[in-house]
Amino acid sequence: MSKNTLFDKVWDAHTVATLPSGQTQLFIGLHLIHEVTSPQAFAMMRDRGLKVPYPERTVATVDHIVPTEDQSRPLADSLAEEMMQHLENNTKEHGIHFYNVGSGSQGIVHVIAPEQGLTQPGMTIACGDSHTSTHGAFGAIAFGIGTSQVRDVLASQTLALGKLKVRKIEVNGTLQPGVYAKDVILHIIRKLGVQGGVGYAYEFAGTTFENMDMEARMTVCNMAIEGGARCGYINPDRVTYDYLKDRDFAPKGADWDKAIAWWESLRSDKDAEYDDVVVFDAAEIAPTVTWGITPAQGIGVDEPIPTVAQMPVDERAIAEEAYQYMDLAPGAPIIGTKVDVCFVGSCTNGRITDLREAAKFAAGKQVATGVKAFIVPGSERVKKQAEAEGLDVVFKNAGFEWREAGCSMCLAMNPDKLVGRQLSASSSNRNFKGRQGSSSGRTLLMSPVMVIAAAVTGKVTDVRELMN
Ligand SMILES: CC(C)[C@H](C(=O)O)[C@@H](O)C(=O)O
Ligand code: SF4
Repeated sequence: MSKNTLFDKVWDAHTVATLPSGQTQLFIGLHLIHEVTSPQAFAMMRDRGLKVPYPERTVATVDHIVPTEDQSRPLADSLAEEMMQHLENNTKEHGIHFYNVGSGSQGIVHVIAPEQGLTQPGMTIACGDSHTSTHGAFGAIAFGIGTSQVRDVLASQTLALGKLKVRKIEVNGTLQPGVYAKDVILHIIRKLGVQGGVGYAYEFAGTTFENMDMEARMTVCNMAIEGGARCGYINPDRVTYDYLKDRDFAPKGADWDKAIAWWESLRSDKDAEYDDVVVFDAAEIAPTVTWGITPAQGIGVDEPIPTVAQMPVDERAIAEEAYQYMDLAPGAPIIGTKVDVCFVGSCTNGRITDLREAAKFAAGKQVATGVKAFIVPGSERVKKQAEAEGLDVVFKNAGFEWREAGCSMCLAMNPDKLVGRQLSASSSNRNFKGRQGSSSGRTLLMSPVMVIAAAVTGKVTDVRELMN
């Protein structure tokens, strides 16, 4: 009887060779590229006179620099325009398919590949972007890589990688009303730390994940990297196959049945051996919100901000730094903290199910006076679908701005930026100092519905209070 995890099986199936360094040369089935981390990789290829041997295995989109209001060309920001042109030229030169703005399929790289069925179970996927772990939701092994590795994949369709250990993170039970996938992953990172996953792949298992839809699973895997894990995955199942069926790049006809048999064989064996196992109870998880400057500095929304004395010794220095930067007091409640900006979007929470859930809470309410609130669909397809369902109207009637697809204020490499010390309630995945565009701007991470709750009340609010 084999005792392998999905990680082991996919790794072995893609191993080309063991390198003299002891690393594995791993074949990469799907390579995703965007405008930020690809230009230098292409330049290095050009310097060495290299061609892309498998251009059909690389797919490009533009996301980080895309303005979500005025998208007319040339872009107002000349650096952004230059990056755009590099991507246009490089993809043309190497015969790589590029989903440009206006193609109908452009969007955040981690949103567009799954929605087109490019992301499939059992694949190895690489992208010059840390949140590539998102694709693990399908039972793929998906890594974020650096620019020199983007070059390696372009040139050889392989990567030199050291094998990871596997930690099973089991969450069992039903989530409380008002608690979403985002809260689950924020809770896990709070408990295991931002470094806790270093050297590991995270396998998310248990009934809580089994009962999640694919988009919720993507939210969880998206943030595996914020917990230090190189990748995160969920074993493929009926939910995965139902999501994939009939998508553009999904196998069709007899190939579909063959694919399911292959995908089923990749699931972690019942008695698979893990390097570590951690178990959580879904009932313990509250709507979670960060108060600090790392995604691990999170609390249940109804808890007070922890004091230094309550922290493990090795987390005290960063906590002190966080109180100061965030201007939030240890021991004080987070509920009631006034917010300036509310952002729903990003590769964590910019999908159609996120927008549907957010719209449910926004319907019939009004954005509080003085709050800037905006909704950014993760892709052009998400935007179109949301509009077909009238979600845009719900948001606009409630006083939210409705934008074009892109990374927007998740990272603010585009015109969507915080100003000065503004404090934002954000559905994105990073709350680092200066992350949202102003070097002194402040970010509270939370689920999309918690962002809506903050927008309509003007302060951090327990979404469960709006549910009664
Ligand atoms: C710009 C890109 C390289 C970066 C990443 O790797 O994640 C960005 O997407 C982010 O979220 O910080
Ligand atoms: S939405 Fe944010 S986290 Fe995702 S790829 Fe864009 S910048 Fe990175």
